[in-house]
Amino acid sequence: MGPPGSGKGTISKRIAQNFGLQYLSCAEFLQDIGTANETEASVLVKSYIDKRMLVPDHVVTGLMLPRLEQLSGHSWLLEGYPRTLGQARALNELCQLDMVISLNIPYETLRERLSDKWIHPASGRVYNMTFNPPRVKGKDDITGEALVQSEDDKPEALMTRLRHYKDVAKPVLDLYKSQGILHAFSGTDTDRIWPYMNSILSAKLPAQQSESHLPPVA
Ligand SMILES: Nc1ncnc2c1ncn2[C@@H]1O[C@H](COP(=O)(O)OP(=O)(O)OP(=O)(O)O)[C@@H](O)[C@H]1O
Ligand SMILES: O=c1ccn([C@@H]2O[C@H](COP(=O)(O)OP(=O)(O)O)[C@@H](O)[C@H]2O)c(=O)[nH]1
Repeated sequence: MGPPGSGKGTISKRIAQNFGLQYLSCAEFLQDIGTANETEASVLVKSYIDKRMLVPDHVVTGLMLPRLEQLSGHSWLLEGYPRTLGQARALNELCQLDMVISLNIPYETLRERLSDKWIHPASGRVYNMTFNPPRVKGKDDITGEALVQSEDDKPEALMTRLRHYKDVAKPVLDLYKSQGILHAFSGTDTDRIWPYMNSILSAKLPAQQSESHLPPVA
């Protein structure tokens, strides 16, 4: 969990790769559904994504939980789900989480980062012009296609998104704190947070490293 721009995608991919976890990003999963063949679910999901609103709990949960059930027998890392208390309660019914990671990143860092963030819309690959720049300025490393900046990442929109994140995430974080599984990490960048996270995860996940040969999910 973490506010927009806190590095959830960046650190999740690193964790999944280092510990051989199956990685599932809720936003990417919903994006794929929204752009798949037209079904009732795909139209509904797309309508919320286009409005930049959270897909209702019962819809997203109805899609995510069956997907997770397909992964039973593997260790996984979820990014961007659960985001609401309703989603967290539904996930609790399916399984007991081992660990929840929360990223606390200063506002000024988020603002600077997002104003420098570029994405490749077709794949969701994310770049930052100083932290992880593309090989060729303005072009995706894999396809060579143009990168774009999101209106959502401008400072005014960011304040609104941050406020929304805090309101919605607080009861979820409180729930996981009360279960004793919440680990919060503070810092200004992924590379500085990583050594602490790595040592905590290494103590908890040694047996799961053997799954690293599995193909990625998303
Ligand atoms: N757990 C979720 N529950 C409901 N909708 C979700 C969830 N995760 C993603 N979505 C949908 O996918 C869209 C994109 O999600 P994503 O996390 O990339 O962007 P975002 O909501 O702007 O988040 P952030 O502000 O953290 O970057 C959201 O606007 C929402 O419509
Ligand atoms: O230590 C970091 C971590 C991330 N980023 C950049 O910050 C932006 C947001 O990262 P990400 O998409 O991982 O964050 P999320 O929105 O998923 O939390 C991206 O441009 C990253 O390249 C950065 O500059 N420094």
